[in-house]
Amino acid sequence: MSITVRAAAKINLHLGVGRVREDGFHPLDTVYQAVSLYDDVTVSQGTEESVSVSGSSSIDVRDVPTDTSNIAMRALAEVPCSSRHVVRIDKAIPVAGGMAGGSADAAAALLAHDRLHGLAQPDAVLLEQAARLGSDVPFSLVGGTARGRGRGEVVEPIADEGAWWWVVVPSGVGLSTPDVYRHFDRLFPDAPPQPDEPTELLAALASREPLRLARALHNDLQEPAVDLRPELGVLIALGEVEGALRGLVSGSGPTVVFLCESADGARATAAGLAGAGHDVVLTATGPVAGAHVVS
Ligand SMILES: C[C@@](CO)(OP(=O)(O)O)[C@H](O)COP(=O)(O)OP(=O)(O)OC[C@H]1O[C@@H](n2ccc(N)nc2=O)[C@H](O)[C@@H]1O
Ligand SMILES: Nc1ncnc2c1ncn2[C@@H]1O[C@H](COP(=O)(O)OP(=O)(O)O)[C@@H](O)[C@H]1O
Repeated sequence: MSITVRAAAKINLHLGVGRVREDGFHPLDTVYQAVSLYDDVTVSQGTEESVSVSGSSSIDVRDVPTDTSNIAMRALAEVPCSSRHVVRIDKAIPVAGGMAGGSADAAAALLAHDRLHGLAQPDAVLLEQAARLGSDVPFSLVGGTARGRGRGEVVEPIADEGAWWWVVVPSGVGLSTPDVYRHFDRLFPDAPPQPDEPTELLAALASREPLRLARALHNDLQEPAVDLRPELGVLIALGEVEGALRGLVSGSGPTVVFLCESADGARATAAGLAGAGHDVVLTATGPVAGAHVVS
């Protein structure tokens, strides 16, 4: 028997970052949104532990480890279980792109393991296991639109009746999350201990008006990411010329996302960016569900 769980990519609609804590993490006040780019993780029992990774033609999976350092394998090592597992990951979420692809795989592996063994653990237990694996992993379980506090792992769902349209432009070369946070520390040594609250962003979500949401998007990691990779600033400006309401670095980058007026608007912006020479240009909608069993 095997179980396949699907888990979505995320965008940070608001990413407020405070001064680095003593444990090396930064306090966050963020609003996550799960969007319709998915990894599928299949878990079955086997005689040897193994993980294999495949991806759609637009995704470069060469940097995804196929040993015990793969975060899906780390997730299985985290749960008390004597069985050995075979894990298959089919990726469509850009790798090292600031869209929480690894976190999605970890969340999917935790849920698949729970269902495979008929454990039906309470959500609180899965969320606690998820938080031990990474700051973004609890959100990958929850999905939808949600506020994240603490180091991002304290997740509270937000009602979001909107159907938001995004264009997603991954980069051929990933950016390391710790490097971007370190660069934030260099650029903003006097960052306030508490990050900015997403007050206007929450009001914009409730209004369901794309232009209002576009104006409220905010990412404190954008400046360090663009400083490390100036071409991201050029890309943001280009997407806005091509009709997007607003471009934004996704999390720690280097993926750039563009909020568009509608599905047609997203298709037109995507066509413009592809015409300007960007090889991989995706469209996505959000919010979508968190990790869930598909077979
Ligand atoms: C920046 C964000 C925004 O949602 O996402 P990505 O852009 O990576 O997807 C997250 O904070 C990434 O979360 P995640 O990728 O789970 O990070 P973790 O594994 O917990 O931590 C990796 C490293 O990132 C830094 N880190 C992470 C979270 C945080 N609140 N402060 C930090 O300084 C630390 O250097 C930590 O050692
Ligand atoms: N299952 C996985 N999928 C993607 N990356 C993984 C996975 N397991 C480990 N990694 C490592 O984690 C790093 C961060 O990947 P990812 O989670 O895609 O990016 P981000 O943290 O920017 O959202 C990658 O460079 C890769 O080496």
